[in-house]
Amino acid sequence: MTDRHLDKTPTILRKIVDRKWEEIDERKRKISIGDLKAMAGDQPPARGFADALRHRVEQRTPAVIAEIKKASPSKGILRDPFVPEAIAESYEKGGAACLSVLTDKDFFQGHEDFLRAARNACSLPVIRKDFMVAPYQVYESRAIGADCILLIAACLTRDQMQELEGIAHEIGLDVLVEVHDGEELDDALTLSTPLVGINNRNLHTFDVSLDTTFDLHERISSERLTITESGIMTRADVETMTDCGIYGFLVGESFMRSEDPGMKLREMFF
Ligand SMILES: O=P(O)(O)OC[C@@H](O)[C@@H](O)c1c[nH]c2ccccc12
Repeated sequence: MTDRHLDKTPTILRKIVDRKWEEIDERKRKISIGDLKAMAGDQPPARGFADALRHRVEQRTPAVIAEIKKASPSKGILRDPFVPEAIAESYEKGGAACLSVLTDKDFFQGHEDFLRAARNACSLPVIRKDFMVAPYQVYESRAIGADCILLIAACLTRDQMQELEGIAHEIGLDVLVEVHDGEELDDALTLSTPLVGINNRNLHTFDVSLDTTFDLHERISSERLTITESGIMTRADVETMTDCGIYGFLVGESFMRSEDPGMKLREMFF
């Protein structure tokens, strides 16, 4: 047991987080945190994830984080066959600013090797999409080549988020903090990261409402960058966001279901 606030944690998320702690214990038996720190330290400088997004947004052009995700607990298999390096190349051609790669195995059928393969196949910065709960995973993220990590406010206390952000920044990783309600946003805004993701998917019910972004975006100052996450399926969805001055996007499913994900990205955004 840990000090995370389980009462605030919705069921599927609680299941995932409980499994994460087991997974971390299993991994620690194979690679010590000391060895991971050394591997993290041996990595070349990270590709600037926040900078790549900021650059686009400053030019009032969509900054798209394009996701590589084989399956999800709510939708099942999204893409088969699934070739991360081909998807990464396609996304780069289609105009993505960054990539997001799911590495969680048990719920999303992801893998660290997918992140390595995707990153090696292109020049884009990559966020490791997983459920960070312990410092071990932050070092591991840098060791496998990630440029940014995700911190999900729904499964972390304010103190945990601050600790994990501190380690991430110390070892050269950018941080995207994800929220889906006002309380989580209060916590997120105590962090120094400029990248604030608003998840349109309710993690209790899996319902998606783009209003989540509109409601919370107002509270995010212009020094930070809002990224609308989940349920962006059409060009009309994109336009309702850009009309409100939101230029940061994280999109997975609609690209994954398309034969040519990069082409789909270009059609929706440019
Ligand atoms: O596939 P979609 O609806 O376009 O959503 C992508 C992304 O937002 C979603 O995969 C996601 C957002 N936050 C997460 C946290 C963990 C796992 C996955 C996610």
